[in-house]
Amino acid sequence: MEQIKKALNESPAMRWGILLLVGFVLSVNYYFYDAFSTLKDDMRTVFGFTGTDYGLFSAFYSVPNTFLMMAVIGGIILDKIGIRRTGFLFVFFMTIGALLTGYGASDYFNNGGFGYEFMGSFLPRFSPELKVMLLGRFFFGLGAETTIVVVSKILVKWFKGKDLALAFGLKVGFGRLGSFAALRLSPLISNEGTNLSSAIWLGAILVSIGLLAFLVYMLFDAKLDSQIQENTSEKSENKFSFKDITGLISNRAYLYIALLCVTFYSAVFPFIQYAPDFFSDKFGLTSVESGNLTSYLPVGTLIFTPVFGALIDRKGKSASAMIFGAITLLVTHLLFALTNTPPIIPLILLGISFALVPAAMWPTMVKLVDENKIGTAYGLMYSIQNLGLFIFPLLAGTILDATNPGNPAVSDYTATILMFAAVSLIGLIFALLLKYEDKKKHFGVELPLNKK
Ligand SMILES: NCCCC[C@H](NC(=O)[C@@H](N)CCCCN)C(=O)O
Repeated sequence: MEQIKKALNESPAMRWGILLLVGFVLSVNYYFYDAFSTLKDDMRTVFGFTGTDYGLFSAFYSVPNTFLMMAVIGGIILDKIGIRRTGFLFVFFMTIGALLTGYGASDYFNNGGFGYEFMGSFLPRFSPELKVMLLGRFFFGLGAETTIVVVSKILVKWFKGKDLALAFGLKVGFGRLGSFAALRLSPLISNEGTNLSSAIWLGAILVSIGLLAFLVYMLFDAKLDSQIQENTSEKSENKFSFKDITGLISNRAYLYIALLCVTFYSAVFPFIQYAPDFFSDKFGLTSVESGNLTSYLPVGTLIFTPVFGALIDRKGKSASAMIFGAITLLVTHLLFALTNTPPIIPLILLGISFALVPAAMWPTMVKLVDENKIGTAYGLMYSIQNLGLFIFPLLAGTILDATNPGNPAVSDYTATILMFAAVSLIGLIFALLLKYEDKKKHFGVELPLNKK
């Protein structure tokens, strides 16, 4: 009797193994993004970085994704040339970016190594190490955002019809694990700046191991494709058209959710880039203590995002959840800016908001957009989001410098955090508008996710 061979994705062990493999790629991605927040003060003492320099470095992650629309283009390329080639290309960019950043921060480069003289020969306002690190951050960001889209598509390929929602929840969890590890390890290794470049190199090495992990994944992906003869996911079923984009932005509900996305994440991710330094300066913590304190945030969201996700799956109320999350975020920043409340209290509130809003926001897209446009819808949302991730770290650094002249060791963060509170307030307005629009047009945003 002829044996019917099971495809690789039919095996649960294989599927969860793949999740571990690509989850690792996501973890190192988030690790490198967050590896610098606990090093802000060390970069001030070792490289002389001002708040604006640090903000610019953080913001450069988003330049390719916003100004070159790379998150959208990456998604289109993904649909055209498939997971393996797109994934390799973008994880490679991410790795080159991380290595370049490490090179710019290395003692070899800063002692007049290859390219130092050239990098010092233009734009004298910026130091050679900052310029190389900016270039590195640019390539890292270019690779990192599309890598997140690639990993989503990989999960759809392996998990469709088999615990896909859980796999998506765990995917975000892998990212948070990376942030957690970065906040814990970076300050320990840097040791008040005495080993600053080692702390940065550790991140670059982890990202390089992520590239190796992706190469291993490619072998399994090729095997799966050879088993699934008619592999539609590697082919472009829907030709991209600019009408898709105009169609999306003329849908008010989509627009409100994209604007909530940009404002919400702008008041969270850029804040985390400054949080350890803020905790040190306001509450007198060491860099290790403030990194440890900040690291409770990704751990909390790791646990609570899937819990809130499951609740929203069953009970719905996504728009209300986003409103509640936006209010909590506003209260968090007001407490940080205007009171001396022990920081763990606003941090817990921030954790609730950071778990609740993403759990409600990302899946809501299926209620607003046709399934065949979902890739473009997410890609566009990422590009819009990256505009915020570009502007706000830079603005935070500029406000910090303006309110603390002379680049002091201890800064007053009140105005900077109030800026984050203002962004949260705008986010709250978009969450309210979304609920209003849903009430008018009956998209079903408030219904449980399994009912469209
Ligand atoms: N299916 C969408 C999951 C997105 C999760 C979201 N990440 C982002 O929005 C990224 N575009 C930005 C990541 C920047 C830090 N690495 C999240 O909540 O992490």
